This record gives sequence, C-alpha cells and structure tokens, in this order.
Amino acid sequence: MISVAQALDRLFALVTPLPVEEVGLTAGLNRVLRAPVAARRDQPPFSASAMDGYAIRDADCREAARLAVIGEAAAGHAFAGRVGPGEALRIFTGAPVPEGADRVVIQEDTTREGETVILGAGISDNRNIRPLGADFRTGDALAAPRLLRPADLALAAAMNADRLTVSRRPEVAIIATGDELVAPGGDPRSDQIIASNAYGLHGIVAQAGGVPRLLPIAGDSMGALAQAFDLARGADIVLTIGGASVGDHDLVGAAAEQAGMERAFWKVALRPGKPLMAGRFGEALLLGLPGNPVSSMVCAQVFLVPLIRALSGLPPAPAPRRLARLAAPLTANGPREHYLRAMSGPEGVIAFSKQDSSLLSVLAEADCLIVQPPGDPARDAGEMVEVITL
Ligand SMILES: Nc1nc2c(c(=O)[nH]1)N[C@H]1C(S)=C(S)[C@@H](COP(=O)(O)OP(=O)(O)OC[C@H]3O[C@@H](n4cnc5c(N)ncnc54)[C@H](O)[C@@H]3O)O[C@H]1N2
Ligand code: MOO
Repeated sequence: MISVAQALDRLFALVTPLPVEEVGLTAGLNRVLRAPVAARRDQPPFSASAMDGYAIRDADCREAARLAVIGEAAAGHAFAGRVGPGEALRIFTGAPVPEGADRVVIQEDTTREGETVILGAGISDNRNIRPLGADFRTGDALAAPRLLRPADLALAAAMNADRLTVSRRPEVAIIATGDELVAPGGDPRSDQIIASNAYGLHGIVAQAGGVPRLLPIAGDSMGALAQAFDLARGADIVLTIGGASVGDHDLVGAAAEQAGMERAFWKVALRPGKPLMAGRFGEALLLGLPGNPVSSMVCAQVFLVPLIRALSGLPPAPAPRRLARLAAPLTANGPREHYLRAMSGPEGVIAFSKQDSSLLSVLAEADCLIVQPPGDPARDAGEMVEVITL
C-alpha cells in the first residue's frame, strides 16, 4: 500500500490548474487570486492625522504655548494653507496634515480659548501622523496565487482594484453509491440507511471553494454506476462515495475503469480511508471515497480539499497541520497513518475513546484530527502531536 504522502503526490501529478475568470471584489472571498493586484495609488495618499487635535510645528510644542487657530482640516476636507510659527490647525483623524506642521497634539492635551489653543503639560513624543505611503506605495502588489481572505479583499479595495483575476471554481459531482441508501427525509426499509455522507461532503466542497453538485444515489450495479458517470459529465472532480472496497458489490472501480478512468492509485495506508482510489477520468479527475461515513469525511479533508486548492491554482500542498500537546495518552499505532477524531481544550488535545469509522456522532463532537504516523509508539500526555483543525 502506498503512503498518504505518495498518494497525494500521485494525485497532484494529475492536476492542471483551471482557467481564470474576472470577478468583482464581493465575489472574491475564498477564491484563489491568480494575477497579482498592483496598487494604483499610495496609501495613505497624503500624510494623515492619526488623531483628533491640533497640527502644529515642533518648535511650538512646549507647555503653555498659546497658538492661533488658523482653520480646520477634516477627513475628506483638506486645508489649503500652511501652518506657520505660533499657529495651529484644528485637525481630525484621517485629514491631510498641512504643510508646515510636524505633529498633531491630541485635543485632550490642549485647552481652547476662542481662536487660541493652549498646550498642556506632558505632551507625548508621538507625532500622531501616518506618513504618505505607510501602508503601501503605488505598484506594490498583493501577490498571487493566494487564497483570498476578508483582509485580502479589503487590501485589494484600498489599492483601488475593483476586479480580481481568480480561478474558475472547480465543480465537484458527488455520487453516493449503494442499494442500501435512501435520501434524508425518505422512507427507508428496515434494511436500508440514510445517505448522509454526500451532505457532509457537499459542505466540505463548498467551504473549500468548489461548486458541489449532488447527483442521484446510484445503486450497486454496473449499469447504475455508468448512468451516474454520464450525469457527472462536465464536472472537474467526480467524487464517488462507497463501493470502493473488495466486496462483491463494490463496483465503483470497475465501473469507472469501464467508463474510461485511468487509475492513479487504489488503497492508501491511512485509517480510516484505506480503500481510497483516484485517477484521471477524461477531462475530469475521479476520487473514489470509501463508504464509511467518517472515512469519507477524513479522506475529503486529507485529499479532496488539497485537490480543490491545487486545481484552483495554489501550490500543491497537504492539509495544514499544527503541533498540539496531548492532554491524554495515545496507544501505539499500527501500519497505517491514523487520523483520530479529537477535541482540543486548555490542557491540549484528547482523542475520543471510540474511533470506529461509522461514528458520525463522534466526528460531529471533534474539532480536530490527531495524525499519528505509521508504527508510532504509545504516547504520554504532555507529548506533542500533529493535528489537522476541522
Ligand atoms: N474484506 C475486507 N472488507 C473491508 C475492507 C477490507 O480491506 N477488506 N476494508 C474496510 C474498510 S477500511 C472500509 S473504509 C470499508 C469501505 O468500503 P466501501 O468503500 O466499499 O464502502 P461500502 O461498503 O459501500 O460502505 C461502507 C459502509 O458505509 C455505509 N455507507 C456507504 N455510503 C454511504 C453514504 N453515502 N452515507 C452513509 N453511509 C454510507 C454503508 O452502508 C456501509 O455500512 O470497507 C471495509 N471492508
Ligand atoms: O477506512 Mo476504513 O474506515 O479504514 O475502516
């Protein structure tokens, strides 16, 4: 069996980044920026006051100085003149600092008497001026590729960009397979269960920036699967659920190959999720997830999300991991990389005692997955482990 890292390499080798499109700023969230945004102006475009107060010259900055107030500058309303010796300009946060002024004294440190302002004691050294271009200069770039977060959108807007060049969002056709499955809200026979996985996967795809498309449940027959693959045409990723293992009714691999899938791998040394398969499927990629609910969700975090990101033009990379302290011991691991549902608290992370891959109730309680390497010995509380945040 190949390792998770080898499987990811084979998966990334199938990826060609999707074409780009232009969108407005409000449509940019969670999209991958593919062309840098260059600032069209300096920010701030003038030296700006950081406080409400009085703009004065350094030479006049002494206790009890009496200065003549010569006018006012507010945000959006510059003062045209200059501040001379013995003068002060009433100024508000965000206003351009006029020529001649070296600092802004906050109004709390002053007393106003008619058209005169009197400086108080203990004025701080802070000039309270944001220099021109302190944030960015014309031509500075918001680099690409990058996953656009709210702060990036604010920065692009400040740079005076109103359009963004982003990747087209990958469409993911989701096919649940199995004769035992009935859609939620349906009327299952006593030997049937509710098809739940597709809904969790729909959420993961949407969160990762893909466009999920739920197809009808496909039965366990070559004909039903062929029909489902037909319906999936046009998708960038065909995501199947179930039928990936070795049982007589596990037909997804055979049906996909009959429909033209060139297999890149089948079976990966991870737990849960061993029967995972992937391959090139015409213009699309196929990812065949195991049916066990937690296996399908773990494989989605470990393989599908990185695949969506790579298709969207980000450098291929595994799901990000962080280090966390164990708040309770871990038993030794077997030969497969183990992704344990866990909960983080002030003392560190604790794996749930129940880890069977059918238990969605445990997954819903978990906020992270502890990643235990193959063959890892038992670990004590206090040791550090790698964790994927859910
Ligand atoms: N002899 C062996 N048997 C199994 C092996 C093995 O190596 N040798 N591997 C086991 C492992 S590990 C996994 S994981 C499962 C996965 O098998 P499949 O991908 O073929 O999944 P199914 O058999 O179709 O389903 C497994 C389980 O999950 C339920 N299921 C399926 N789809 C859904 C859905 N959309 N929503 C909710 N639940 C679903 C299904 O009813 C089964 O209970 O194979 C082991 N067996
Ligand atoms: O993926 Mo299976 O769930 O390893 O048990």
